[in-house]
Amino acid sequence: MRIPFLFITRRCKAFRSLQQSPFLSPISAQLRHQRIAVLRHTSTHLCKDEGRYYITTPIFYVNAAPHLGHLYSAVSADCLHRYKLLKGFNSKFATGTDEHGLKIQQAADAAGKDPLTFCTDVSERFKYLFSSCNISYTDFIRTTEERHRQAVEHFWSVLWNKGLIYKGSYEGWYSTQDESFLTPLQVTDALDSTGKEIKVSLESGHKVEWMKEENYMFRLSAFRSQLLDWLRVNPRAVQPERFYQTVLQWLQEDLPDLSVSRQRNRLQWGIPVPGDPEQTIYVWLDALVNYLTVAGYPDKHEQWWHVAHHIVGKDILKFHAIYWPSFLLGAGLPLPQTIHVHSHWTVGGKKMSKSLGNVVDPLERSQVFTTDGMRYFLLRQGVPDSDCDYTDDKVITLLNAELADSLGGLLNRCTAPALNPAQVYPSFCTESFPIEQIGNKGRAVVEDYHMLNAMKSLQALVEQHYESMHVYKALEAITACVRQTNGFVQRHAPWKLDRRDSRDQRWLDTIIHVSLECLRIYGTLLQPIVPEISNKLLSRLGVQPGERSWAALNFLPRFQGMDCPFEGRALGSDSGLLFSRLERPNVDKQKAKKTKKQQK
Ligand SMILES: Nc1ncnc2c1ncn2[C@@H]1O[C@H](COP(=O)(O)OP(=O)(O)OP(=O)(O)O)[C@@H](O)[C@H]1O
Repeated sequence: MRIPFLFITRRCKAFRSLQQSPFLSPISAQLRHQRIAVLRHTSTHLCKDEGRYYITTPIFYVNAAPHLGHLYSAVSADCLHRYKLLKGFNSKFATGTDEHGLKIQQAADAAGKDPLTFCTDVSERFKYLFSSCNISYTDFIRTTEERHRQAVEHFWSVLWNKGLIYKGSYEGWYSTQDESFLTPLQVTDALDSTGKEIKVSLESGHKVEWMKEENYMFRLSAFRSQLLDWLRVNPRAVQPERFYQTVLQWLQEDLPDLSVSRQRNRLQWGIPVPGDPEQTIYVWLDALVNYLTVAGYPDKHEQWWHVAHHIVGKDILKFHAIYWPSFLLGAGLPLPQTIHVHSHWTVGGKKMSKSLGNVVDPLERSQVFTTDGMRYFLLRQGVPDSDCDYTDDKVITLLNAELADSLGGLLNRCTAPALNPAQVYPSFCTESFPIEQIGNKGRAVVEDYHMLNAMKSLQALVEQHYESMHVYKALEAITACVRQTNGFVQRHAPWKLDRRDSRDQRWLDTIIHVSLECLRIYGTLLQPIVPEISNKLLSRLGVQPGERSWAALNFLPRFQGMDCPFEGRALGSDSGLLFSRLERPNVDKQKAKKTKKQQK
């Protein structure tokens, strides 16, 4: 059980304040009771948590092949899942494909395939990409599966039986591209490619059409105050903060009831409304329930559902932070613990998207830059709070500097036979590196003590950033430490020491021991991000699989007067460079030409 005490205290305080809160005064006693029950439910489950953790990516719409943005969502979730496993959690990680809706129906028609064959083909491409990129999901769901249809039908019936769905008529704007209903304020004028005047969604820029049809409506408008309570009591329910504020802002605006079905004659590719075959369930209601399906809904979901954490792109925030919690509240189910939101990868400033076609093929790029190279780049450069523009050049510069030169160079230096002829994890000498720098007894200098201090706080820092999904900050901290370790080696130039002098030999061993300890920590901390590189690094150091968990981190025990299990142990075999430098095809060719000319 690893819930920080402070966190629980804060929740319990939030409870009390909700019970006494003045903003609750206008609501009915029944509603107050219901709200508190929902929040209490979340909290008691938290207290009973048995180390389970459930992570989801969005399920990806199969109207076209996956692009780099999809891989980014998957890699972010995979990183969190691997981190939780290292911490000893029983982590479940679900991803999959969203396969119903008008867009799919149209894309299948255009490809001349029946919808299921079309979906299977594209779904397989997502699966193949994810397995190629070491996305270690534990469950891949397709919304065309039978288990999902049963979950959706059950969920619908619960809402229907509670009177939260009613037959009505929807008239308003609809974007097929976004499968989303819009209010007049969310729509603006634009010109299409032929110069014709059209209406588009302000948010996505996609074309919208006026739609009028009879269908089923969900009483979304009834949930505004419950959503506000949830957000106020759980200020970290939507992260980062700027997206939390966005959701609060939306809740100040109009929140009309939501159409949750389409007429069957317009949309055949979807789950029919139970008891009314003339209507098809709205693709978003269908899709969102996938998180419950994987958890075992309707019979066996409790163990997993109360520890659910969603990872989503900002484009689908409203569906996850307004519609989904409202559906769940309506069905009497706990709300997700966290919705981690990330921003977009852009190309030339425009969102990379299937419909725009401005996509980067993640499979092809990871063949060029390696799988771990791509994972490292996405998590190092991707900032959840803001968009990031993709270029190959950025990838090459970053990977060469941080993986090839800095980390790879450090490993190379410290394991090279010239410096480490015995190929062992050498001994640490406390006289050379005493616990305190007293007079000029030892050989270590003040910068070396600074480095050890930075190393000591690294684990907690990385942990904090993994937890909040600011992985780029974790990598920033690790990179800064790698730089310091390289500085340590450079400063003491062990290659200049005289091995015949026993004092020098002890100091040389100590330099290598400390550097290998730093490398062991980097290798362990980096496992969620670059599993293959970490494995290579730790294997080279002779660190066994059972010695790679979070609990085994324990940096430089010899400095604290404890035994080091690695001291004196043989290094693992050398399997080549940790990461080979990447060539910049055009730039490097031009440079080579210039140098040749100059040489002539
Ligand atoms: N450019 C992007 N950057 C980061 N993540 C993205 C990007 N595009 C899609 N995603 C991720 O994939 C999820 C689903 O995206 P979706 O399948 O709608 O892709 P899309 O390319 O935006 O498709 P379309 O153009 O058809 O709307 C997003 O919520 C997000 O998690």
